[in-house]
Amino acid sequence: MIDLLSFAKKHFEKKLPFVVFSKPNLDKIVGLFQKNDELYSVENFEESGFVFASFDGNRQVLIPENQSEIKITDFVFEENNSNNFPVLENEKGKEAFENLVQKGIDAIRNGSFQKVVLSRKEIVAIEDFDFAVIFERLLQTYPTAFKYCWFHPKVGMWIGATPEQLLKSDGLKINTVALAGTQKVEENKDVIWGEKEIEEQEFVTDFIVDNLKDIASELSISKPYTLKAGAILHIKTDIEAVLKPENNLKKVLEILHPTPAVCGLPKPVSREFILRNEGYDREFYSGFLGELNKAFVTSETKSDLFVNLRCMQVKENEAHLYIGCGVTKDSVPEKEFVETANKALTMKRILL
Ligand SMILES: C=C(O[C@@H]1C=C(C(=O)O)C=C[C@H]1O)C(=O)O
Repeated sequence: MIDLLSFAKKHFEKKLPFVVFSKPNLDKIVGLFQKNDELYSVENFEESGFVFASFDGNRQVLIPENQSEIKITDFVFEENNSNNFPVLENEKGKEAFENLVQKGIDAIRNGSFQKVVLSRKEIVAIEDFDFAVIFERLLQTYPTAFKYCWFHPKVGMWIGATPEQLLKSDGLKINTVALAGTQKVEENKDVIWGEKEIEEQEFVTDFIVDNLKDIASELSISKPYTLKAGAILHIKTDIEAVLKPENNLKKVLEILHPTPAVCGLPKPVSREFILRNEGYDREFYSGFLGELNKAFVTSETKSDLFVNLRCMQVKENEAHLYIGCGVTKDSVPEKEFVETANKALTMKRILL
């Protein structure tokens, strides 16, 4: 076992907060081990440490740098791991979810909003759960994702491997992405995107660009391209901006979170629809997390934040997997269910 993860296990046994994470395409693991069990919150986004924020914006937990022991280590990526996991069927909650999606489609066709991202939870039984083993599997299985295991005795444990950046910031320069549209990887087949997925992703790009325009002095946008995330593909556009000097990270996060990639368009009505109709609390799923004002490996004052997708909440004998999909006027409820089932595999693969 990697020393840093053995250390994390001891810290966990003492019921003290910690996070271990590994950034996309880097063979390093960073750990922040908080020295007390205080529940700290972000006040103004000028703090440094690791932030873990809920979807509804009500909880923004901070593991502060100045209250934590920081450990960084290298790990070796083993080339020979295969990506050929069986696709599991899971019919649980199918009907309820399809009804929810239909309700979303109806609201869109009635003109209430243009897009809404709806989600559900799958509960998987786990025995003899060892987060360190699971985290090592994440490292080996999802090199291009942001992998993490986060624990606070007053909140619980979350583990994930997200493909989606929320924001990178370095002074006034920021980078973000518009990510949406989903299909399964199929070997030896050209990737073709349908109208629904193209439109759904354009909504996200347009929202980000329109909203950043007012606060940015420079803005550049890439062409949309296909991104591979484990066994699924998404459409992605890279967006880079230089903020006007009077702006700050808090302002940008208020604008961006939650993006239409996890909420909808327009934001307030779709958010309201989610909170009213999903019938459960998303908690930290589709919130955001990551390095706040500190790049721990290089010691620079930068932030590197991700959207909390492809994640699970670890309970006593259960893992709660959270998965969602973008709904537009052209959605088909059954297909959307299949999309969430495919996304659930990101976590199931490393559990089974
Ligand atoms: C909502 C999720 O993913 C988001 C929704 C996507 C879609 O609707 O195609 C694609 C990527 C993510 O932005 C999730 O993984 O739970």
